[in-house]
Amino acid sequence: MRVPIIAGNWKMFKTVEEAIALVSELSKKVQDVEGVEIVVCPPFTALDAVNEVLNDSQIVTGAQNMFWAKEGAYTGEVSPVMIKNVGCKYVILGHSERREYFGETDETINKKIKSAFEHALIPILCVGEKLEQREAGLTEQVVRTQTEGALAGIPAGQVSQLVIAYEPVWAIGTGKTASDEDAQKVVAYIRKVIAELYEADTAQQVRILYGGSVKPENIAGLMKQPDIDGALVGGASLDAESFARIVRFKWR
Ligand SMILES: O=C[C@H](O)COP(=O)(O)O
Repeated sequence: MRVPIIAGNWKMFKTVEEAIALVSELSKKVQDVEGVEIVVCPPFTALDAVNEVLNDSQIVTGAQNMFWAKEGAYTGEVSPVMIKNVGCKYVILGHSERREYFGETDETINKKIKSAFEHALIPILCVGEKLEQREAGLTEQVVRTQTEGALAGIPAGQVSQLVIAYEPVWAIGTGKTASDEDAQKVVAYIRKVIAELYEADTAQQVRILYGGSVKPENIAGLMKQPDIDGALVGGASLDAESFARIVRFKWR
């Protein structure tokens, strides 16, 4: 049985004070929620303060990126050791914005995934096609290449702990969500790719989320799909009430 995850990716939003206010409000709103793992991914600058606030809460944290080396002369980078040190459980890797604006490739993402596991961090690997790729009928090919590339050389024991977020790039921040059926189809395909690379059991353990304009209004339909194990939420995670409504979808 895969435990669902609702993860909030705050992207480059929230000062330390704003982050503390958001998680303080959120933790009150979700304190009675059971059966779903709640993750927030603030910017690096707020991770320590947020972890401090969430100390006694069921909400856990993730970073939005990291470099693969544990330390060194890499100006501007943040290491897995540093992320772990402030209390993170997860790290988002390969987000489409990292691929698009910061030149991340399947090869560099693969190095980061290996390093994350070495440092006991669970990667949330993002994959997803751009609009022109979808229109050209390339969605499956794109998510297969991204999944295979990211997981090269990663053993089954680690892959079973992995979280994957299927995020069609055209649905991110646009208000356009993939239909429940389309999202299910691609997520099931990603699971099939994992089953081919590893074994059916491994594929059944991997949690696969959907991301792209998830809101309180559309979470229930997505979560009804058999292969969708949760959501990676951007914009709607910046407000405690809307994120809490997404987290509480089953209990509303
Ligand atoms: O990581 C989150 C995604 O990029 C989705 O963002 P969004 O919910 O604002 O569309």
